[in-house]
Amino acid sequence: MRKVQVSRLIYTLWKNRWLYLPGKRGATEYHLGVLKAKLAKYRSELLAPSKKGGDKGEGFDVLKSGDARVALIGFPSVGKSTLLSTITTTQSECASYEFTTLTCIPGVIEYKGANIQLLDLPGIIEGAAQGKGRGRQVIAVARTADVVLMMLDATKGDVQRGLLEAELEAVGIRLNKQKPNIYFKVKKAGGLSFNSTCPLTRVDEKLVQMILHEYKLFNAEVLFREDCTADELIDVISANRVYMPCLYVYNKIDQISIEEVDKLARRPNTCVVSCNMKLNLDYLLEMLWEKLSLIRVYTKKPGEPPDFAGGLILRRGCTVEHVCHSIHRSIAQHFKYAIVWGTSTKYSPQRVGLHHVMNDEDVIRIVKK
Ligand SMILES: Nc1nc2c(ncn2[C@@H]2O[C@H](COP(=O)(O)OP(=O)(O)OP(=O)(O)O)[C@@H](O)[C@H]2O)c(=O)[nH]1
Ligand SMILES: [K+]
Ligand SMILES: [Mg+2]
Repeated sequence: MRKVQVSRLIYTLWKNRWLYLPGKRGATEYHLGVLKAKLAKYRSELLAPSKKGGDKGEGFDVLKSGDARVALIGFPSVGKSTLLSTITTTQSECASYEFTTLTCIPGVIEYKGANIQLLDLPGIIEGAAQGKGRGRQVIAVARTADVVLMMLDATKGDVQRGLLEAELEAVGIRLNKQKPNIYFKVKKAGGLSFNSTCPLTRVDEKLVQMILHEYKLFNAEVLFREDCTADELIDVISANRVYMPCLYVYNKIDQISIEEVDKLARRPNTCVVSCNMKLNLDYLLEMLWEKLSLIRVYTKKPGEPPDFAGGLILRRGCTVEHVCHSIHRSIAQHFKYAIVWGTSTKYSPQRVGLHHVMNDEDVIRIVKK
């Protein structure tokens, strides 16, 4: 009697998709997986740069400069150019009519000793990925950025955000997502070697095989190190995805109620501002700095104070070796050890080797052989 009840309960849970039972994958799941692989393949072909060239668009191939690059993406007239003109010394034309900006206008934000390149771009609209307006060129520039600053009009609700996210998603830009932890390698022979280091609830070997066949891949090594979806596997196979941090900036908060401002400001990865009234722009820079994962490291010579005026700008996670390279490419070869003061060491100062990971505002003295 009890047994029947238990199995009925399990059946109900499974039927309502509250419970995953291995081997009970519906046919829909397989069809959908293969269909999505087909679509992803088709899209990649569309996105491949045309052989004729010239698609790049005049005024869009701006040289990368400074310590990092930020692209301003948003609908027309949300205030992108107003932001550039306010927080950099560059002036970009601002006006109340749509599509005021027609090319890529670079400016420089000077913050905590770093030079951050900010790119003002034309507004993009729904269908940008298919080439509406200057959408393709704008998105191509966005792909080269370290962070996307998505500017939204706080008075216009949330439709714009969803549309822009879909446009960027369609061209392989993944916002605020980690690269799926799947090891994938195409082989010459040996069939499919499929393994995982954790229980998988969203795909199984059969589905993985079907998706790979769609790409005409019959020999490959696939190792799932986390419980990924079919879409994430397709992203890994497609290989041309970019994983990019995105900061959502709601502008024109001078036009909405304080309650609405409060609600928007509490969302993750979000900053609320008014470019016209210069409200909260200092906090925007702070958030941007965090998103860019930049750190400052100060060098020190024996008997002298640290060089606080000439800090090195590096990425979070950088090691002493990176510090050496950023000073001069020959330093690492003559490296003996380094002395570090700051939050990255247990003791301050502490003797460290080339592989020690640095923190923001650490001071370092490099001792050569
Ligand atoms: N109320 C209000 N209006 C703003 C604010 N920031 C910008 N604007 C106005 O919004 C309009 C559009 O500003 P732009 O900077 O040209 O917008 P854009 O996003 O660069 O527009 P396109 O280049 O056409 O895509 C202008 O009339 C600005 O004065 C703000 O904080 N509050
Ligand atoms: K405008
Ligand atoms: Mg503009």
